[in-house]
Amino acid sequence: MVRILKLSQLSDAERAKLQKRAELDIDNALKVAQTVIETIRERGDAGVVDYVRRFDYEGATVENIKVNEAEFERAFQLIEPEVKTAIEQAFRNIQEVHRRQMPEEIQLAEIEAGVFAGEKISPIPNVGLYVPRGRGAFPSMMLMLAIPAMVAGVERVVVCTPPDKQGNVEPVSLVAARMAGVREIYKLGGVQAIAALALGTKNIKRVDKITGPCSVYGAAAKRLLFGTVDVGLPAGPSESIVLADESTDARLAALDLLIEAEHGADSAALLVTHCEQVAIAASEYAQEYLQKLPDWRREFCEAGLAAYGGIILTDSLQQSLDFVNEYAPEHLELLVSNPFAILGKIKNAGEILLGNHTPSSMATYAIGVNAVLPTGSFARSYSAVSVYDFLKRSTLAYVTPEGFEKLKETTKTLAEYEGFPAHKLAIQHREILL
Ligand SMILES: NC(=O)c1ccc[n+]([C@@H]2O[C@H](COP(=O)([O-])OP(=O)(O)OC[C@H]3O[C@@H](n4cnc5c(N)ncnc54)[C@H](O)[C@@H]3O)[C@@H](O)[C@H]2O)c1
Ligand SMILES: N[C@H](CO)Cc1c[nH]c[nH+]1
Ligand SMILES: [Zn+2]
Repeated sequence: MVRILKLSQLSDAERAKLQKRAELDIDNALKVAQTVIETIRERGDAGVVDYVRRFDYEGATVENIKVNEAEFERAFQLIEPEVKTAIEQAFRNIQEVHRRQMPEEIQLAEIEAGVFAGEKISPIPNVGLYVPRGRGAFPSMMLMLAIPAMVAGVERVVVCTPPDKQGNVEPVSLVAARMAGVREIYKLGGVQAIAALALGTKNIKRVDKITGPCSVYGAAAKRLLFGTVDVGLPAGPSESIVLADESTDARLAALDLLIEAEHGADSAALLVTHCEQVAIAASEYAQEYLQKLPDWRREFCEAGLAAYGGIILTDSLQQSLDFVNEYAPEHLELLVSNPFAILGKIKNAGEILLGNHTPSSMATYAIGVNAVLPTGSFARSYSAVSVYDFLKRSTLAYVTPEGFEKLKETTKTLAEYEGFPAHKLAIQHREILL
Protein backbone atom coordinates (compact mmCIF):
# COMPACT_ATOMS: atom_id res chain seq x y z
CA MET A 1 0.00 0.00 0.00
CA VAL A 2 1.17 3.51 -0.77
CA ARG A 3 1.04 5.41 2.51
CA ILE A 4 -1.95 7.67 3.19
CA LEU A 5 -1.21 10.66 5.42
CA LYS A 6 -4.05 12.58 7.02
CA LEU A 7 -3.01 16.20 6.63
CA SER A 8 -4.70 17.41 9.82
CA GLN A 9 -2.82 14.80 11.86
CA LEU A 10 0.67 15.61 10.60
CA SER A 11 3.04 17.24 13.05
CA ASP A 12 4.78 20.47 12.09
CA ALA A 13 8.01 18.50 11.60
CA GLU A 14 6.30 16.00 9.27
CA ARG A 15 4.78 18.82 7.22
CA ALA A 16 8.13 20.59 7.05
CA LYS A 17 9.82 17.39 5.82
CA LEU A 18 7.24 17.01 3.05
CA GLN A 19 7.69 20.65 2.12
CA LYS A 20 11.50 20.44 1.97
CA ARG A 21 11.61 17.29 -0.20
CA ALA A 22 15.06 15.83 -0.95
CA GLU A 23 16.67 19.26 -0.54
CA LEU A 24 17.19 18.00 2.99
CA ASP A 25 20.02 15.81 1.76
CA ILE A 26 22.26 18.27 -0.08
CA ASP A 27 24.92 18.71 2.67
CA ASN A 28 27.05 15.75 1.68
CA ALA A 29 26.93 16.73 -1.99
CA LEU A 30 28.05 20.26 -1.08
CA LYS A 31 31.23 18.85 0.46
CA VAL A 32 31.97 16.75 -2.63
CA ALA A 33 31.20 19.69 -4.93
CA GLN A 34 33.50 22.04 -3.02
CA THR A 35 36.48 19.71 -3.52
CA VAL A 36 35.74 19.11 -7.22
CA ILE A 37 35.30 22.83 -7.93
CA GLU A 38 38.57 23.74 -6.19
CA THR A 39 40.46 21.05 -8.11
CA ILE A 40 39.05 22.24 -11.46
CA ARG A 41 39.81 25.84 -10.57
CA GLU A 42 43.45 24.87 -9.94
CA ARG A 43 44.04 22.16 -12.55
CA GLY A 44 41.61 23.06 -15.37
CA ASP A 45 41.11 20.36 -18.03
CA ALA A 46 43.29 17.84 -16.19
CA GLY A 47 41.11 18.22 -13.09
CA VAL A 48 37.94 17.86 -15.17
CA VAL A 49 39.19 14.64 -16.74
CA ASP A 50 40.22 13.18 -13.37
CA TYR A 51 36.65 13.51 -12.12
CA VAL A 52 35.09 12.12 -15.31
CA ARG A 53 37.34 9.10 -14.77
CA ARG A 54 36.33 8.82 -11.16
CA PHE A 55 32.57 9.20 -11.55
CA ASP A 56 31.65 8.20 -15.10
CA TYR A 57 34.17 6.92 -17.67
CA GLU A 58 37.59 5.56 -16.78
CA GLY A 59 38.99 6.08 -20.29
CA ALA A 60 38.35 9.84 -20.39
CA THR A 61 41.13 12.05 -21.77
CA VAL A 62 41.40 15.75 -22.49
CA GLU A 63 40.97 14.90 -26.18
CA ASN A 64 37.97 12.57 -26.06
CA ILE A 65 35.62 14.45 -23.73
CA LYS A 66 34.31 16.55 -26.64
CA VAL A 67 31.79 14.79 -28.88
CA ASN A 68 33.21 14.53 -32.40
CA GLU A 69 31.53 14.45 -35.80
CA ALA A 70 31.84 10.65 -36.10
CA GLU A 71 29.91 10.26 -32.83
CA PHE A 72 27.09 12.44 -34.16
CA GLU A 73 26.97 10.36 -37.36
CA ARG A 74 26.93 7.11 -35.38
CA ALA A 75 24.03 8.42 -33.29
CA PHE A 76 21.98 9.03 -36.46
CA GLN A 77 22.68 5.45 -37.53
CA LEU A 78 21.70 4.00 -34.16
CA ILE A 79 18.38 5.77 -33.66
CA GLU A 80 15.29 3.59 -34.23
CA PRO A 81 12.92 4.99 -36.90
CA GLU A 82 9.95 5.23 -34.50
CA VAL A 83 12.05 7.07 -31.91
CA LYS A 84 13.22 9.49 -34.63
CA THR A 85 9.61 10.10 -35.68
CA ALA A 86 8.65 10.73 -32.03
CA ILE A 87 11.57 13.12 -31.55
CA GLU A 88 10.53 14.95 -34.72
CA GLN A 89 6.97 15.50 -33.50
CA ALA A 90 8.21 16.58 -30.08
CA PHE A 91 10.68 18.92 -31.79
CA ARG A 92 7.94 20.56 -33.90
CA ASN A 93 5.65 21.15 -30.93
CA ILE A 94 8.39 22.43 -28.63
CA GLN A 95 9.63 24.76 -31.36
CA GLU A 96 6.10 26.04 -32.04
CA VAL A 97 5.45 26.72 -28.33
CA HIS A 98 8.74 28.58 -27.93
CA ARG A 99 8.49 30.57 -31.16
CA ARG A 100 5.18 31.92 -29.89
CA GLN A 101 6.93 33.08 -26.71
CA MET A 102 9.40 35.31 -28.54
CA PRO A 103 8.80 38.98 -27.74
CA GLU A 104 9.33 41.86 -30.19
CA GLU A 105 13.04 42.76 -30.34
CA ILE A 106 12.37 46.44 -29.73
CA GLN A 107 9.49 47.86 -27.75
CA LEU A 108 9.19 51.61 -27.32
CA ALA A 109 6.12 53.47 -26.08
CA GLU A 110 5.43 57.20 -25.63
CA ILE A 111 5.11 57.64 -21.86
CA GLU A 112 4.37 61.37 -22.06
CA ALA A 113 4.76 63.78 -24.98
CA GLY A 114 8.28 63.37 -26.39
CA VAL A 115 9.33 60.76 -23.80
CA PHE A 116 9.73 57.27 -25.16
CA ALA A 117 10.57 54.25 -23.01
CA GLY A 118 10.70 50.52 -23.48
CA GLU A 119 13.23 47.76 -23.92
CA LYS A 120 15.47 45.98 -26.37
CA ILE A 121 15.66 42.22 -26.16
CA SER A 122 18.96 40.44 -26.93
CA PRO A 123 20.06 36.85 -26.55
CA ILE A 124 22.59 35.85 -23.89
CA PRO A 125 25.77 35.23 -25.93
CA ASN A 126 27.12 32.03 -24.30
CA VAL A 127 24.92 29.46 -22.67
CA GLY A 128 25.69 26.05 -21.15
CA LEU A 129 22.93 23.43 -21.05
CA TYR A 130 23.06 20.54 -18.64
CA VAL A 131 21.30 17.41 -19.90
CA PRO A 132 21.25 14.76 -17.17
CA ARG A 133 21.95 11.10 -17.60
CA GLY A 134 22.20 9.10 -14.45
CA ARG A 135 18.94 7.40 -13.76
CA GLY A 136 17.62 7.60 -17.31
CA ALA A 137 18.34 8.98 -20.76
CA PHE A 138 17.01 12.45 -21.38
CA PRO A 139 16.83 13.37 -25.10
CA SER A 140 13.57 15.11 -24.21
CA MET A 141 15.50 17.43 -21.91
CA MET A 142 17.99 18.14 -24.70
CA LEU A 143 15.06 19.36 -26.82
CA MET A 144 13.52 21.32 -23.94
CA LEU A 145 16.77 23.22 -23.39
CA ALA A 146 18.31 23.51 -26.84
CA ILE A 147 15.17 24.58 -28.73
CA PRO A 148 14.36 27.67 -26.63
CA ALA A 149 18.06 28.61 -26.63
CA MET A 150 18.16 28.43 -30.43
CA VAL A 151 14.81 30.18 -30.88
CA ALA A 152 16.11 32.97 -28.63
CA GLY A 153 19.14 33.33 -30.92
CA VAL A 154 21.92 32.35 -28.48
CA GLU A 155 25.22 32.48 -30.41
CA ARG A 156 27.12 29.76 -28.55
CA VAL A 157 25.15 26.88 -27.07
CA VAL A 158 27.31 24.34 -25.24
CA VAL A 159 25.92 21.12 -23.82
CA CYS A 160 27.33 18.96 -21.05
CA THR A 161 25.90 15.52 -20.52
CA PRO A 162 27.44 12.51 -18.73
CA PRO A 163 28.98 9.66 -20.71
CA ASP A 164 28.23 6.02 -19.94
CA LYS A 165 30.90 3.65 -18.66
CA GLN A 166 32.13 3.13 -22.25
CA GLY A 167 32.48 6.85 -22.84
CA ASN A 168 29.42 7.24 -25.07
CA VAL A 169 26.81 9.96 -24.89
CA GLU A 170 23.27 8.63 -25.15
CA PRO A 171 22.71 8.62 -28.95
CA VAL A 172 19.16 9.99 -29.16
CA SER A 173 20.27 13.00 -27.12
CA LEU A 174 22.94 13.60 -29.76
CA VAL A 175 20.36 13.39 -32.55
CA ALA A 176 18.09 15.78 -30.65
CA ALA A 177 20.99 18.19 -30.11
CA ARG A 178 21.93 18.15 -33.78
CA MET A 179 18.32 18.67 -34.86
CA ALA A 180 18.25 21.77 -32.66
CA GLY A 181 21.54 22.98 -34.14
CA VAL A 182 23.88 22.29 -31.19
CA ARG A 183 27.48 21.52 -32.23
CA GLU A 184 29.53 21.76 -29.02
CA ILE A 185 28.92 18.91 -26.59
CA TYR A 186 31.14 17.70 -23.76
CA LYS A 187 30.84 14.32 -22.08
CA LEU A 188 30.66 15.73 -18.61
CA GLY A 189 28.19 15.21 -15.79
CA GLY A 190 27.54 16.40 -12.27
CA VAL A 191 29.88 18.84 -10.53
CA GLN A 192 32.66 18.63 -13.13
CA ALA A 193 30.23 19.76 -15.85
CA ILE A 194 28.90 22.73 -13.93
CA ALA A 195 32.39 23.75 -12.76
CA ALA A 196 33.94 23.52 -16.24
CA LEU A 197 31.14 25.62 -17.74
CA ALA A 198 31.20 28.19 -14.95
CA LEU A 199 34.96 28.57 -14.53
CA GLY A 200 36.14 27.74 -18.05
CA THR A 201 39.28 25.76 -18.87
CA LYS A 202 41.81 25.92 -21.69
CA ASN A 203 39.56 23.71 -23.85
CA ILE A 204 36.12 24.68 -22.62
CA LYS A 205 35.32 28.37 -22.82
CA ARG A 206 33.27 29.60 -19.90
CA VAL A 207 29.62 30.48 -20.38
CA ASP A 208 27.46 33.34 -19.12
CA LYS A 209 24.65 31.13 -17.92
CA ILE A 210 24.06 27.45 -17.14
CA THR A 211 20.65 25.90 -17.13
CA GLY A 212 19.26 22.39 -16.97
CA PRO A 213 17.99 19.84 -14.48
CA CYS A 214 20.40 17.75 -12.46
CA SER A 215 20.78 15.54 -9.45
CA VAL A 216 21.90 16.72 -6.04
CA TYR A 217 25.57 16.89 -7.18
CA GLY A 218 24.91 19.35 -9.99
CA ALA A 219 22.57 21.28 -7.70
CA ALA A 220 25.30 21.56 -5.06
CA ALA A 221 27.78 22.80 -7.68
CA LYS A 222 25.30 25.40 -8.89
CA ARG A 223 24.72 26.60 -5.37
CA LEU A 224 28.47 27.03 -4.81
CA LEU A 225 29.04 28.73 -8.16
CA PHE A 226 26.13 31.14 -7.86
CA GLY A 227 27.82 34.51 -8.15
CA THR A 228 30.41 33.19 -10.62
CA VAL A 229 27.81 32.37 -13.25
CA ASP A 230 24.04 32.67 -13.69
CA VAL A 231 22.82 29.20 -12.67
CA GLY A 232 19.25 29.48 -13.93
CA LEU A 233 16.23 27.97 -12.30
CA PRO A 234 16.57 25.37 -9.52
CA ALA A 235 15.49 22.20 -11.38
CA GLY A 236 16.25 19.31 -9.06
CA PRO A 237 14.65 15.97 -8.22
CA SER A 238 11.31 15.56 -9.96
CA GLU A 239 8.13 16.16 -8.00
CA SER A 240 4.41 16.29 -8.66
CA ILE A 241 1.00 16.66 -7.13
CA VAL A 242 -2.03 14.94 -8.57
CA LEU A 243 -5.10 16.74 -7.23
CA ALA A 244 -8.19 14.57 -7.02
CA ASP A 245 -11.82 15.02 -5.93
CA GLU A 246 -14.72 12.60 -5.51
CA SER A 247 -15.17 12.40 -9.30
CA THR A 248 -11.59 11.24 -9.97
CA ASP A 249 -10.96 7.85 -11.47
CA ALA A 250 -8.64 6.36 -8.82
CA ARG A 251 -6.86 4.31 -11.50
CA LEU A 252 -5.78 7.49 -13.32
CA ALA A 253 -4.73 9.08 -10.04
CA ALA A 254 -2.62 6.01 -9.18
CA LEU A 255 -1.02 5.84 -12.62
CA ASP A 256 -0.11 9.51 -12.59
CA LEU A 257 1.23 9.33 -9.04
CA LEU A 258 3.89 6.95 -10.33
CA ILE A 259 5.00 9.15 -13.25
CA GLU A 260 7.34 11.40 -11.29
CA ALA A 261 7.88 8.85 -8.52
CA GLU A 262 9.88 6.61 -10.86
CA HIS A 263 12.64 9.20 -11.39
CA GLY A 264 14.50 8.35 -8.21
CA ALA A 265 14.40 7.66 -4.51
CA ASP A 266 14.66 11.45 -4.10
CA SER A 267 11.49 12.16 -6.12
CA ALA A 268 8.47 13.60 -4.35
CA ALA A 269 5.20 12.35 -5.82
CA LEU A 270 1.97 13.19 -4.04
CA LEU A 271 -1.71 12.53 -4.58
CA VAL A 272 -3.77 15.10 -2.71
CA THR A 273 -7.48 14.55 -2.19
CA HIS A 274 -10.27 15.16 0.31
CA CYS A 275 -12.04 12.01 -0.80
CA GLU A 276 -11.14 9.01 1.34
CA GLN A 277 -12.55 6.42 -1.11
CA VAL A 278 -10.38 7.82 -3.90
CA ALA A 279 -7.35 7.84 -1.57
CA ILE A 280 -7.80 4.21 -0.53
CA ALA A 281 -8.58 2.98 -4.05
CA ALA A 282 -5.65 4.90 -5.55
CA SER A 283 -3.32 3.45 -2.95
CA GLU A 284 -4.41 -0.07 -3.91
CA TYR A 285 -4.19 0.58 -7.65
CA ALA A 286 -0.77 2.16 -7.25
CA GLN A 287 0.40 -1.03 -5.54
CA GLU A 288 -0.88 -3.01 -8.52
CA TYR A 289 0.71 -0.72 -11.14
CA LEU A 290 4.01 -0.73 -9.26
CA GLN A 291 4.29 -4.44 -10.07
CA LYS A 292 4.38 -3.57 -13.78
CA LEU A 293 7.60 -1.59 -13.38
CA PRO A 294 11.10 -3.06 -13.59
CA ASP A 295 12.63 -3.69 -10.18
CA TRP A 296 14.93 -0.66 -10.10
CA ARG A 297 12.18 1.80 -11.07
CA ARG A 298 9.74 0.16 -8.61
CA GLU A 299 12.32 0.50 -5.87
CA PHE A 300 12.75 4.20 -6.69
CA CYS A 301 8.98 4.67 -6.44
CA GLU A 302 8.70 2.79 -3.17
CA ALA A 303 11.57 4.67 -1.56
CA GLY A 304 10.45 8.11 -2.76
CA LEU A 305 6.80 7.53 -1.89
CA ALA A 306 7.80 6.45 1.62
CA ALA A 307 10.24 9.32 2.20
CA TYR A 308 8.88 12.36 0.41
CA GLY A 309 5.60 11.33 -1.23
CA GLY A 310 2.38 9.38 -0.78
CA ILE A 311 -1.28 10.20 -0.59
CA ILE A 312 -2.37 13.24 1.41
CA LEU A 313 -5.91 13.11 2.70
CA THR A 314 -7.37 16.54 3.41
CA ASP A 315 -10.69 17.70 4.91
CA SER A 316 -11.92 19.60 1.86
CA LEU A 317 -11.10 20.68 -1.67
CA GLN A 318 -10.18 24.11 -0.29
CA GLN A 319 -7.68 22.51 2.12
CA SER A 320 -6.23 20.54 -0.80
CA LEU A 321 -5.83 23.75 -2.78
CA ASP A 322 -4.17 25.47 0.17
CA PHE A 323 -1.75 22.56 0.46
CA VAL A 324 -0.96 22.73 -3.27
CA ASN A 325 -0.26 26.45 -3.08
CA GLU A 326 1.93 26.07 -0.02
CA TYR A 327 3.83 23.15 -1.57
CA ALA A 328 4.31 24.83 -5.00
CA PRO A 329 4.84 21.60 -6.96
CA GLU A 330 6.88 21.26 -10.13
CA HIS A 331 4.07 19.40 -11.93
CA LEU A 332 0.43 19.74 -10.94
CA GLU A 333 -2.30 17.62 -12.48
CA LEU A 334 -5.88 18.71 -11.87
CA LEU A 335 -7.74 15.39 -12.15
CA VAL A 336 -10.95 16.92 -10.82
CA SER A 337 -14.44 17.16 -12.30
CA ASN A 338 -14.01 20.69 -13.64
CA PRO A 339 -10.33 21.67 -13.71
CA PHE A 340 -11.03 25.03 -15.36
CA ALA A 341 -13.29 26.00 -12.44
CA ILE A 342 -10.41 25.79 -9.95
CA LEU A 343 -7.61 26.99 -12.21
CA GLY A 344 -7.92 30.53 -10.87
CA LYS A 345 -7.21 29.24 -7.36
CA ILE A 346 -3.82 27.76 -8.26
CA LYS A 347 -1.17 30.25 -7.25
CA ASN A 348 2.07 28.27 -7.20
CA ALA A 349 2.94 25.47 -9.64
CA GLY A 350 5.63 25.02 -12.29
CA GLU A 351 3.16 23.37 -14.65
CA ILE A 352 -0.62 22.99 -14.44
CA LEU A 353 -2.16 20.14 -16.42
CA LEU A 354 -5.90 20.09 -16.88
CA GLY A 355 -8.11 17.03 -17.04
CA ASN A 356 -7.91 13.32 -17.64
CA HIS A 357 -6.22 13.45 -21.03
CA THR A 358 -3.22 15.56 -20.00
CA PRO A 359 -0.90 13.35 -17.94
CA SER A 360 2.46 14.84 -17.03
CA SER A 361 4.31 12.31 -19.19
CA MET A 362 2.59 13.78 -22.25
CA ALA A 363 3.65 17.27 -21.20
CA THR A 364 7.18 15.98 -20.68
CA TYR A 365 7.49 14.53 -24.18
CA ALA A 366 4.96 15.64 -26.69
CA ILE A 367 2.73 18.65 -26.05
CA GLY A 368 5.50 21.19 -26.51
CA VAL A 369 5.27 22.97 -23.14
CA ASN A 370 8.64 23.11 -21.45
CA ALA A 371 9.27 20.27 -19.01
CA VAL A 372 12.31 21.79 -17.31
CA LEU A 373 10.56 23.16 -14.27
CA PRO A 374 11.39 24.65 -10.87
CA THR A 375 11.45 22.25 -7.93
CA GLY A 376 11.90 22.38 -4.16
CA SER A 377 9.10 24.97 -3.71
CA PHE A 378 10.79 27.40 -6.10
CA ALA A 379 7.68 27.35 -8.29
CA ARG A 380 6.64 30.11 -5.89
CA SER A 381 8.93 32.49 -7.77
CA TYR A 382 10.58 30.72 -10.73
CA SER A 383 8.98 29.60 -14.00
CA ALA A 384 9.43 26.80 -16.51
CA VAL A 385 12.35 27.19 -18.89
CA SER A 386 11.34 29.38 -21.81
CA VAL A 387 12.96 31.65 -24.39
CA TYR A 388 13.17 34.23 -21.58
CA ASP A 389 15.86 32.10 -19.90
CA PHE A 390 18.04 32.83 -22.89
CA LEU A 391 17.17 36.49 -23.38
CA LYS A 392 17.95 39.62 -21.50
CA ARG A 393 16.33 43.02 -21.65
CA SER A 394 18.11 46.33 -21.99
CA THR A 395 15.90 49.22 -21.04
CA LEU A 396 15.54 51.67 -23.90
CA ALA A 397 14.72 55.37 -23.86
CA TYR A 398 14.53 58.26 -26.31
CA VAL A 399 13.67 61.83 -25.36
CA THR A 400 12.84 64.55 -27.91
CA PRO A 401 13.51 68.28 -27.29
CA GLU A 402 9.88 68.60 -26.21
CA GLY A 403 10.25 65.70 -23.78
CA PHE A 404 13.51 67.18 -22.43
CA GLU A 405 11.66 70.39 -21.50
CA LYS A 406 9.06 68.34 -19.64
CA LEU A 407 11.57 66.32 -17.58
CA LYS A 408 14.42 68.73 -16.90
CA GLU A 409 13.11 70.31 -13.69
CA THR A 410 12.20 66.97 -12.14
CA THR A 411 15.64 65.59 -12.96
CA LYS A 412 17.49 68.61 -11.51
CA THR A 413 15.35 68.64 -8.36
CA LEU A 414 15.92 64.97 -7.60
CA ALA A 415 19.64 65.15 -8.45
CA GLU A 416 19.99 68.09 -6.05
CA TYR A 417 18.05 66.28 -3.33
CA GLU A 418 20.14 63.10 -3.63
CA GLY A 419 23.38 65.08 -3.65
CA PHE A 420 24.63 64.24 -7.16
CA PRO A 421 25.85 67.51 -8.72
CA ALA A 422 27.24 65.95 -11.92
CA HIS A 423 23.83 64.47 -12.59
CA LYS A 424 22.32 67.96 -12.35
CA LEU A 425 25.10 69.57 -14.39
CA ALA A 426 24.41 67.28 -17.35
CA ILE A 427 20.92 68.79 -17.53
CA GLN A 428 21.90 72.40 -16.83
CA HIS A 429 24.60 72.43 -19.51
CA ARG A 430 22.32 70.82 -22.06
CA GLU A 431 19.93 73.73 -21.56
CA ILE A 432 22.74 75.96 -22.89
CA LEU A 433 24.40 73.57 -25.37
CA LEU A 434 21.37 72.19 -27.17
N1 LIG B 1 13.12 19.68 -12.59
C1 LIG B 1 13.13 19.23 -13.83
O1 LIG B 1 12.63 19.87 -14.74
C2 LIG B 1 13.78 17.91 -14.12
C3 LIG B 1 13.77 17.39 -15.41
C4 LIG B 1 14.42 16.19 -15.65
C5 LIG B 1 15.08 15.52 -14.63
N2 LIG B 1 15.03 16.08 -13.39
C6 LIG B 1 15.75 15.48 -12.27
O2 LIG B 1 17.11 15.60 -12.59
C7 LIG B 1 17.82 14.60 -11.90
C8 LIG B 1 18.78 13.93 -12.86
O3 LIG B 1 19.63 13.17 -12.09
P1 LIG B 1 20.46 11.96 -12.65
O4 LIG B 1 21.12 11.31 -11.51
O5 LIG B 1 19.55 11.14 -13.51
O6 LIG B 1 21.51 12.60 -13.64
P2 LIG B 1 22.72 13.63 -13.46
O7 LIG B 1 23.28 13.78 -14.83
O8 LIG B 1 22.30 14.89 -12.77
O9 LIG B 1 23.72 12.90 -12.51
C9 LIG B 1 24.74 12.06 -12.98
C10 LIG B 1 26.09 12.65 -12.63
O10 LIG B 1 26.19 12.75 -11.21
C11 LIG B 1 27.54 12.59 -10.83
N3 LIG B 1 27.62 11.72 -9.66
C12 LIG B 1 27.00 10.54 -9.47
N4 LIG B 1 27.36 10.02 -8.27
C13 LIG B 1 28.24 10.88 -7.72
C14 LIG B 1 28.95 10.89 -6.50
N5 LIG B 1 28.85 9.93 -5.60
N6 LIG B 1 29.74 11.95 -6.25
C15 LIG B 1 29.87 12.97 -7.14
N7 LIG B 1 29.21 12.98 -8.32
C16 LIG B 1 28.42 11.96 -8.60
C17 LIG B 1 28.28 11.95 -11.96
O11 LIG B 1 29.30 12.79 -12.38
C18 LIG B 1 27.24 11.81 -13.07
O12 LIG B 1 27.75 12.31 -14.27
C19 LIG B 1 16.80 13.65 -11.32
O13 LIG B 1 16.68 13.94 -9.94
C20 LIG B 1 15.51 14.01 -12.04
O14 LIG B 1 14.40 13.80 -11.23
C21 LIG B 1 14.42 17.25 -13.12
N1 LIG C 1 9.41 14.63 -15.64
C1 LIG C 1 10.73 15.21 -15.72
C2 LIG C 1 10.68 16.61 -15.15
O1 LIG C 1 10.35 16.60 -13.82
C3 LIG C 1 11.25 15.25 -17.11
C4 LIG C 1 11.46 13.92 -17.73
C5 LIG C 1 12.21 13.64 -18.82
N2 LIG C 1 12.11 12.33 -19.06
C6 LIG C 1 11.32 11.81 -18.16
N3 LIG C 1 10.92 12.78 -17.37
ZN1 LIG D 1 9.50 12.54 -15.82
